[in-house]
Amino acid sequence: MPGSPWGTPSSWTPPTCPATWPRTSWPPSSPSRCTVRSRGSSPPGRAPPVIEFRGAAVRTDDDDARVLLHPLTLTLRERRVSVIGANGSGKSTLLRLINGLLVPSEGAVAVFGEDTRTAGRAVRRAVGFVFTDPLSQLVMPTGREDVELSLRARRLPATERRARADGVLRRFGLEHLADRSIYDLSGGERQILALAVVLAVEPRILVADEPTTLLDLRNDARIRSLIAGLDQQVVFTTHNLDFALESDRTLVVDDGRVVFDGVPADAVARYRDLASAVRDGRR
Ligand SMILES: Nc1ncnc2c1ncn2[C@@H]1O[C@H](COP(=O)(O)OP(=O)(O)OP(=O)(O)O)[C@@H](O)[C@H]1O
Repeated sequence: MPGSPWGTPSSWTPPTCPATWPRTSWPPSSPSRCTVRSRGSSPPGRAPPVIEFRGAAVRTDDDDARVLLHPLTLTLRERRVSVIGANGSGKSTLLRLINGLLVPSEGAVAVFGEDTRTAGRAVRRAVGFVFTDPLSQLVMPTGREDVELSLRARRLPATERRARADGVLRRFGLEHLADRSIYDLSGGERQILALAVVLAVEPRILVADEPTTLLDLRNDARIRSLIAGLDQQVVFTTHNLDFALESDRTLVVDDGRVVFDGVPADAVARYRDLASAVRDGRR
């Protein structure tokens, strides 16, 4: 694709800090908000975003009441939080609690002090959620329409919506795909579009379920770089352990429990131990 960021990767830079990048609310008015801060740093004197799990547990609502997530109590303030673990261990379940897509069967989850059960709408406005499968969230025929739809929540006039949508697509290097059917995009292009659609409305927190899972090496690097440069707090699941190592804090989920919570390198070591134990028949 000549002239496109897909065809000319060196010309593409992550959409972190263009002068026109819409203001996010974190930090609310820092003059240096558009600089890429080092990982884990927070602007002095400002409260970082806070996600709180207060004994939150999830069970199926059938007769079995199978536990999908055991009671979890922790607070997430770090700028980049990764969640790793085996297939079916409960990572997505944990993520879905953060924006109220799922409410806990017991206990509570709060974002900026707002309970996801009672203030679901406010929480969903604050927390953007990117699904593993972009087609679960791209609902319009084209990318431009999808971004415009997302911007409708901001109640902007149609002309301004269009202009903003074009700006967002440009920033994400997707302008050449704006009018293409989403079904004609590659999996990776869709995944980046889905991220653009969510970030278009400037959520204060981004929650992303395996955001690099469909991507080739080059686009994997692009998305990771993009996420590293975002002002928002980001919580993501991944099976890519290198990506997890780029975060500030890692949770390891195993069979519905957070079995490790701490430094990414130690978390990865723990996860490898768990996987070896399964492979060797020790578990
Ligand atoms: N609504 C539901 N009803 C019943 N079981 C469910 C429901 N949602 C998820 N599960 C089960 O809960 C477990 C955890 O699922 P979850 O999607 O959180 O896993 P995951 O760690 O994200 O897995 P993966 O890495 O494969 O995406 C799985 O066994 C899944 O089948």
